[in-house]
Amino acid sequence: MRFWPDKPANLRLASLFVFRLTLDKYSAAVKEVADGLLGVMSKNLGLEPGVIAEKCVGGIQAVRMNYYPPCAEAHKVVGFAPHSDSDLLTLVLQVNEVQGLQIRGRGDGRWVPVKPVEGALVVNVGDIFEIFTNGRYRSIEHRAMINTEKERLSVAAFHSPIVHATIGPLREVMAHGEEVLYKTVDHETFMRLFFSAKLEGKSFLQRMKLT
Ligand SMILES: O=C(O)CCC(=O)C(=O)O
Ligand SMILES: [Fe+2]
Repeated sequence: MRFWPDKPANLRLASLFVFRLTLDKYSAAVKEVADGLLGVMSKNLGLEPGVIAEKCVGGIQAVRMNYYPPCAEAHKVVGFAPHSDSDLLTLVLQVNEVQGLQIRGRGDGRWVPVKPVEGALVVNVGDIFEIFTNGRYRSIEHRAMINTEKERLSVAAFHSPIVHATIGPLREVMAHGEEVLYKTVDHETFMRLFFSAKLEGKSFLQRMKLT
């Protein structure tokens, strides 16, 4: 069979094929970075490097591509409402280096812009990381704002444990007699609860707290 790349339908097919290959390559590369970071963070908690990363072997990886069109009245709109990601670790690429991502400062709760740096990924700690570590690492509340003149693009890669994992403070992390701060549920229940909750800051995680 001959392939005519100049035919519109074939061109579309070829583009889809290239897109798929590129996305597969990107996902694999970014997963490697996430696993490496999970190893370093485990060590930082005094654990064996594989303790958290091994829960992601065969785990869930999802990629979201965000497109924010420009808006003349940008101050009246929010691109992405304040939230924390529900996963372990999110790696965000601010594709066209247009400023928009903001994180909520811990002290005064003010919004702090995250300047795009060419070729750099932003790493967001997610809710499952906070739960796993019984609050030693806190998930970060963030939002995305709109630019008045320029469109903005970001690619967020989410990394979660396997679907059969249990979501709760890890035994390996807890000190003897330490107070357990979060509920323990199976991953499926956790996801069902998350997707049925409103995207509203860290309110979902609040409901996972025991006290
Ligand atoms: O657009 C951004 O920089 C952030 C996107 C984001 O927070 C998300 O997709 O969960
Ligand atoms: Fe997010």
